[in-house]
Amino acid sequence: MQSPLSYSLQEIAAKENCEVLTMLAVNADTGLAAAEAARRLKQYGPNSIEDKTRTSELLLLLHHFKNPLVIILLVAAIISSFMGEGVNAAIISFIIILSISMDYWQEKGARKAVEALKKSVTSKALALRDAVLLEILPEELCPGDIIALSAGKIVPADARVIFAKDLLVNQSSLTGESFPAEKTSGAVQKPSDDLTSMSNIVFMGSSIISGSAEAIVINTGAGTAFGKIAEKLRQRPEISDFAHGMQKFGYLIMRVTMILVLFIFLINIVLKHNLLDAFMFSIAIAVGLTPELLPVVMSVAMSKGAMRIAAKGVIVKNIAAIPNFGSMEILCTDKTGTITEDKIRLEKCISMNGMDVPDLLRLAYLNSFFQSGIKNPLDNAVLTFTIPDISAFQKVDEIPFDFYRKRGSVIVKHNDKHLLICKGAPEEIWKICMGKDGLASNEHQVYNSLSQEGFRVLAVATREFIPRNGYTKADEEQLQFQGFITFMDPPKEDAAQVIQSLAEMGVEIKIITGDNHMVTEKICRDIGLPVKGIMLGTEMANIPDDALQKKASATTIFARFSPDQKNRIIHALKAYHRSVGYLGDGINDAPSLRTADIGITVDSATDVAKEAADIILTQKHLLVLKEGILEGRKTFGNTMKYILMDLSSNFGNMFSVAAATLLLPFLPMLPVQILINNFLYDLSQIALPSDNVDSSYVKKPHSWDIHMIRNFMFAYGILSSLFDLAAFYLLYNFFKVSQPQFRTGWFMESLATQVLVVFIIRTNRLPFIQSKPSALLIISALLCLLAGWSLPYLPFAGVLGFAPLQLHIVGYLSGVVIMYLACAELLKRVIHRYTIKQ
Ligand SMILES: Nc1ncnc2c1ncn2[C@@H]1O[C@H](COP(=O)(O)OP(=O)(O)OP(=O)(O)O)[C@@H](O)[C@H]1O
Ligand SMILES: [Mg+2]
Repeated sequence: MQSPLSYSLQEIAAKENCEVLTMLAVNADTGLAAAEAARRLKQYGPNSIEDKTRTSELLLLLHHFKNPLVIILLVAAIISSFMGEGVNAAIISFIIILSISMDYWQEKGARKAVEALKKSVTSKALALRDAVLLEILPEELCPGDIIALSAGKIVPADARVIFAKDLLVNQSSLTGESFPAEKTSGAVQKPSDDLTSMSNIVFMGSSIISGSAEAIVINTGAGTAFGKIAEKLRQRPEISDFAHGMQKFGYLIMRVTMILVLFIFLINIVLKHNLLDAFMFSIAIAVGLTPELLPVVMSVAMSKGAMRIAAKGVIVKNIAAIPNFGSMEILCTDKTGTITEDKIRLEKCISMNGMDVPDLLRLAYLNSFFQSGIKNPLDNAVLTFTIPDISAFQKVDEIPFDFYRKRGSVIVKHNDKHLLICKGAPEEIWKICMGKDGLASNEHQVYNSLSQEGFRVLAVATREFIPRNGYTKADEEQLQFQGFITFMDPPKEDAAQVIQSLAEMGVEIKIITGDNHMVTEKICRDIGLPVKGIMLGTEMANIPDDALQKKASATTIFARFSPDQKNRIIHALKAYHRSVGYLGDGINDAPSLRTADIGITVDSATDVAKEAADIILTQKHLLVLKEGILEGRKTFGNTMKYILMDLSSNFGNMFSVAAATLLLPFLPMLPVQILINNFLYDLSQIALPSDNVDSSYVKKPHSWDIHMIRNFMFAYGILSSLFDLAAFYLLYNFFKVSQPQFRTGWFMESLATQVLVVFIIRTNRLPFIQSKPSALLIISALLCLLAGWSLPYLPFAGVLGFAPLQLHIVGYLSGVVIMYLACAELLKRVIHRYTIKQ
């Protein structure tokens, strides 16, 4: 049980604050004592929703048996042992055990590393313990803890609000309703069991949009509403370019395998009339065709990449996103804190209404000081500029800032009057000022010229009220315009350099900001970002999706964009471009971070942004982005090598098998030999994830090209088949060797061609020697080759159906291998000329 209370949330919502406090035996001023918290934590368990399948190592191991391939192999082993084929059964079992333990061990290493990385960036919760507000890990919360919530935070557990100030919460992860819900303290009259009706309960996983609150934890971990439906909520993320490519590749393999295997199976039955042989042989071929190591190669490649970039200050939360990082063609970013320094300076105050400058400053100060939402860099700049005397003002109410109105108001009491002070984007302030139609153009001019000089400008306006209770957005009208406050927000030192290097790497930058286009243009000039086009948020309303897709591609600056509009642009860009990245740090960036193929944020970002992002930059310099992209490209490159290798080698061999079944009166290789061959080949490729990648390859983004893969498959498949046929001819017609010797010969030839061609395929350089493979790859390939070639000469070779070949025959076979490699190199030139140059 995760809660000490036997009441449902619905019942708790109906109770008074003090009742809830008593029930949970906690004092609102001091919180729980540390010892009591520790006791409760032990009793109710950690506040986390574990993925149950992840907990048991045994289950994880068993998970590998779910692979259809392993099942086929198991069936084959069982059938073999029933039919008295003990050796076959033993070898198949050995291969199963070896490959499963290899997968498991490799994956475990990768998983551990990634989990450790993730831990380093989890957001903290604020809990009151022994009268001190402490930052603790969300897992350490227990029922009865008093927690503090503020804008940008994620609610860490189901909690009852006991104090709230203009609290707006986004609980769409639970209710699907993206419109913010207001939460208040105090008992709710007759709440229903619908989550939305419990307006004094905040739920785990929702995010705070504005305001602040104190709440008392009721349920933790699996006992929370989120925990109960966590399985359902584990939404399938949008399919990324890479995942999509993998899927298509999977189908391609499946189709070809099915056709070939069926063909070979039928031919064998018809021609050789032995069902068991035909069955075993077809299975071996299916195994040979399946890129069974692909998942391991990928996860190892990705986790290795993640570790390497972590050392450079880039934490990868979602490692499946690494290849997307590499194939990113477009990087959209917001402006403040990412392109510019996050330390904004207030420069000057310009009064437009005859008000004294110090008074205007005081108004801005009061607004920033009393607003309870997240203090953004603009507010911090106001608060640190001067500290005016505000003792004569008391806060009465607040109409919190949001990214749609782009303004926020506080209401203060002064000299027995209420004064509403509104501060925000000048365009939005003018909309609610008196005489907005006949607006003095002087103000516009001042605003425009300040913006063009690169100043960020906020406007301040006020209105007096006769004291009363409660103010709403509707009161933001008929305001008196007072003046501007302007800020300097210089670009980051390395921004220009980063833009330059990203451009060289083929990544285009677009800026999507809530700020105006004039300031943004100035920044672009400063950092040397060429501006193709400008689009304003107001143009978004009537534009259909397809027109937007074109327009978005041709635009560099998107100015005055609301969070939804930002998100829509990312969707639009995704339609035209393979991989779209988004870099941002605010509450308003969270939806776009989620939508993008790769969401990137910075360490100082709000929790919501961090939660939504795939990648977190822990250092201030943007240059680390470059490293991340390079790693992504390396991962992509090495995965692609494996795929091309697998296709060219395996398919080649399988075409040959198909031909051999038709031409030869006996099986060209025994099922066991095929399995050993395939196993040794796989083993030789295990070092691929850490292989070097050519510097010319990482210069531009790459992405899946299923046509290229298919062409490659046929070209190399046919080429290697031709050489297999040459080997067949030598062995069968020329040297007229025995059946076991024939199989031995083909085993040796095919293993060598498969294993060695990696050195040619792994690089686009001509000739291949120009590119240096990693030492590990050289060693593993040569060792596997050595193992395979010595196998027929070992004492137990006969058991596996091998018979040693005379040396001169081995010499001829080596000649075939060398000729094949030479032709593979030539073929690469041809492919290179026709496809790459286009
Ligand atoms: N604290 C504030 N008080 C009043 N107005 C604000 C405040 N913060 C932002 N605004 C207004 O809202 C607009 C949008 O906010 P903000 O600039 O943070 O959005 P953004 O999309 O995150 O842009 P950026 O790219 O600059 O980060 C700002 O240009 C400004 O006019
Ligand atoms: Mg921002």
